Amino acid sequence: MSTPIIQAIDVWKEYGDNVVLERLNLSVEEGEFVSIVGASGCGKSTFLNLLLGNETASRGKLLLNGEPLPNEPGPERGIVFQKYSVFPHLTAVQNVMLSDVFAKAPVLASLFGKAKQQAYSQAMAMLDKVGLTEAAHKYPTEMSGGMQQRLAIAQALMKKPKILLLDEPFGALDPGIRKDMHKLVHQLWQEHKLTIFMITHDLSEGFSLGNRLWVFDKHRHDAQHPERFGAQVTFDIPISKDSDAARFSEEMKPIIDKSVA
Ligand SMILES: Nc1ncnc2c1ncn2[C@@H]1O[C@H](COP(=O)(O)OP(=O)(O)OP(=O)(O)O)[C@@H](O)[C@H]1O
Repeated sequence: MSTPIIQAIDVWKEYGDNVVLERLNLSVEEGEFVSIVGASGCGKSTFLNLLLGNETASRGKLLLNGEPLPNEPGPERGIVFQKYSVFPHLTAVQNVMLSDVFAKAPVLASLFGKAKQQAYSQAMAMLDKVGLTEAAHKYPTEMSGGMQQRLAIAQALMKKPKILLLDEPFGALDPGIRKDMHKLVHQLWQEHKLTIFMITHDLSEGFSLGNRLWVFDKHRHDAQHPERFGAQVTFDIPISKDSDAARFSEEMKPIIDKSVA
């Protein structure tokens, strides 16, 4: 069997007395798409931050391709947040080029001549992939929410990550635009053979996009001291291509709602 791209072995995350995550034991293969749901404040973003390397586990081991996950963000892991992932003072193409600039010239943070031309061409190609060719020279404030999220995705993909972390990427978008974004993410997932972890509050979105759905919840509750116990993955649901996402999410909803309420 191949080495999992991500493995958590007895991982805990605590902030002082606040136990956020406890005893996470998880294994994810390359190319999987994991949707993550759970109540507000239960530690979903904290988990993505551990994967990104922005936070470190208090205990346990987090492995990337079988090796300890580096304690800092790296090019193999890209992230898209719900909002504000892009720089407002740069145009779309400049935003996308910036990823390349930092990857290739971290000290100078600028490129010259041929390298700059190459970064520009690659940025334009990436914008084309996410459907933003026409908006390449617009500033984020001149773009809709959906366009800004396309831009954030293009920016994250520019470093050619193996793992894409999506923290409620479509939460602020209208339903019609969300549908378009679902198509885009599904297509990019397949095309770039990405491993995706996506936090969502929309169960049917989680079911229809992921090939696996995790529910984060606490196994143990202490009403007097809610910070005493952390969340774990209480449901790990495989979703096959033939699953009827709508029916599945309808059937699972009452069970999962209890956890995420
Ligand atoms: N840097 C930090 N320092 C101290 N506590 C933190 C820090 N980051 C997160 N927490 C705490 O960890 C807990 C989990 O927060 P987190 O943002 O991971 O939850 P979440 O499930 O993503 O919530 P939401 O769905 O509302 O975004 C919260 O109690 C939060 O206050």
